[in-house]
This record gives sequence, C-alpha cells and structure tokens, in this order.
Amino acid sequence: MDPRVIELPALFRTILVKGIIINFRAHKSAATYREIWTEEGSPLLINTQGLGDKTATLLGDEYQVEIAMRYGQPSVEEKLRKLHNAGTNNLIVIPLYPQYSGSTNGSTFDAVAKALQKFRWVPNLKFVSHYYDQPAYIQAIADSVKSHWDTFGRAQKLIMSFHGVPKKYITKGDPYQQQCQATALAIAKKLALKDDEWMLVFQSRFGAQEWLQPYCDETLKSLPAQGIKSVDMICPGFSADCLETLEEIEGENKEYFMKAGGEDYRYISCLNDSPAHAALMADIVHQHSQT
Ligand SMILES: C=CC1=C(C)c2cc3[nH]c(cc4nc(cc5[nH]c(cc1n2)c(C)c5CCC(=O)O)C(CCC(=O)O)=C4C)c(C)c3C=C
Ligand SMILES: [Fe+2]
Ligand SMILES: [Fe+2]
Repeated sequence: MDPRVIELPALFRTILVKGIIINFRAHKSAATYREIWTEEGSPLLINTQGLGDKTATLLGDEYQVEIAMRYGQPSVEEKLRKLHNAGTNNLIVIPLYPQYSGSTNGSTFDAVAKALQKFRWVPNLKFVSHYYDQPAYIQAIADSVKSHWDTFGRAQKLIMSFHGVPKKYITKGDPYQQQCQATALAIAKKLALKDDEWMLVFQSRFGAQEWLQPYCDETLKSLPAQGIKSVDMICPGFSADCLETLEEIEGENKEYFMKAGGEDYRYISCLNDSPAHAALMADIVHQHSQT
C-alpha cells in the first residue's frame, strides 16, 4: 500500500492491492517464498544481517550498525529506538539500493521520517541517496563477475538485470533508469566488454502499464534464436539475494531461456555479505562521517 511504490490515488491503490494483488498474487507469492526459504529463514534477511555484522567489524567500536527492513521485521522504528537508547547522536542511513528510485530509496526516507515522528529526539541525520557510481561498488561487482568466469568460464553475453519500475515514474522525474544505465556501462567498461558482449534489462514487470524496457523475460526468450545460447546473469541493483533474484532470475527466467533453446545459463550471486561489500559500506560510512 506504499504510495511511493504504487503511485495511484488512494482509492485505486486500495482496489488494486486489496482487490487484485492480495486475491490473485498472495497464494503464488507464498509458494515462491517457500521455494527460496532456508533453514535459517529468509535469504534477504540472512544476507543483509551478515553484511551488517561484517560492516560493524570493519567500522569498530566507534560505530553501531543496525540493519532494518523497509516492510516487516526488524522494523526501522525498532532499530531507531535501539540506537536512540544507546545514545546515538549522529545517524547515517544507507538504503541498500545503489540506484535511486522514489519507490525504494525515497520510500526508505519516508520510513525513517515517519518513525522519527514518534520520537522527541531527532539526531543529526545523513541520508545516502544513492551509490550507483561509487568506484568500490563497480569494482566489487566486476570482481564478482571475474571470479565467476575464473571458475565456470565465460558465457557469450553478460546480462545485467535491474528491477523495473513503471515508465511513467521516469517521465515524472525519477533518475532510476539513468543511474541503472550508468552502473551497467561502468561495469562493462571495468570488464572491458565490447558492446555486443553485454546487455541491460529490466525485470519484474507487473500489471498492464508499460515498464522500463527491454524486459528481462522477453529478452531471454528471444536470445537463443539470435544465436546467443549461453548467458551470465547478474543483478547489480540488488544488494542481497532474495525472491527477485533467486526465484525470478535463477529460476523462472532460466526456464524461459532454456525452453527457447538456450544451453547455458549461469546466475552470479549478489554481493551479499562478501568482504568487498562490507568494505564498500564502511567506505560510504567514512565518506559521510567526514562532512
Ligand atoms: C508493483 C510494484 C513494485 C515496484 C514498482 C517495485 C520496485 C522495486 N522493488 C525492488 C526490490 C524488491 N522488491 C521486493 C518485493 C516486492 N516488490 C513488490 C512490488 C514492487 N516493487 C512486491 C509485490 C514484492 C513482494 C514479493 C512479490 O510478491 O513479488 C523485494 C524483497 C524480496 C524478498 O525476498 O522478500 C526486493 C528486494 C526494487 C529494487 C524496486 C525498484 C527499483
Ligand atoms: Fe519491490
Ligand atoms: Fe519485483
């Protein structure tokens, strides 16, 4: 029901979410979550917690690191309360979405502001709007691709899949598409890829309106007929593996590609709780601690 995610007037949003999404999608969604669930719980939560712990180790005693979920648990409010009780006076918020979209980073800002409304205290606050072009981020992604190539060999094409948003969000001023393109180009450059050796696509289209193109699913269905039989898949817009990567990219889209005549489809994991990812987070914190 977040108006930043579904940009419709309240009445239409309610009809869409409570009338259509909950009735037609909840069952399928629960089944797909069951497919990716691990003994320890949600991959998104475990990977994010691991990243938080490793970042805390790198930052040392001067900092306290807490991870929170935009929706669900642990909540932003719960973690802000914990930080407040610990005497925190300087707060740095990093939404774990490298490319800014109102539907993610903007919405995270809303969650922090809304939670703080319940507090008398408001700390010194730094909000990291995006980090799509940070050299350490581009390097970490490129290194994860290289290390995958070293182990499994190299496919004909590297497909970089970013989460989609309705095209209308961009025409209204969201910088998300431009930031995804800049990230993808920087990764391709770092890997010295020729133009025909990589591609940017957008996944997760939902509903009837036009979303950002090219669509991931349609692209994968069409590539084998163009002679592309092997692909490496990466999702640089996701910090941690989750439903959108493990089920949608590693599962569903692999099936589309193989059914269309593809032969080799390899998914390269998100940065998750890798040392390079924790170092990137610590780097961002240090940059925002100085000013
Ligand atoms: C229909 C509107 C949605 C837009 C626009 C959207 C943008 C968007 N989302 C992410 C990242 C994640 N989304 C996740 C879950 C999720 N997102 C939507 C809808 C929109 N997202 C739904 C309905 C759900 C629930 C899952 C489902 O039923 O498909 C998650 C969490 C996945 C998990 O493992 O829990 C992430 C992460 C981005 C980056 C983005 C636009 C930039
Ligand atoms: Fe989403
Ligand atoms: Fe999605």
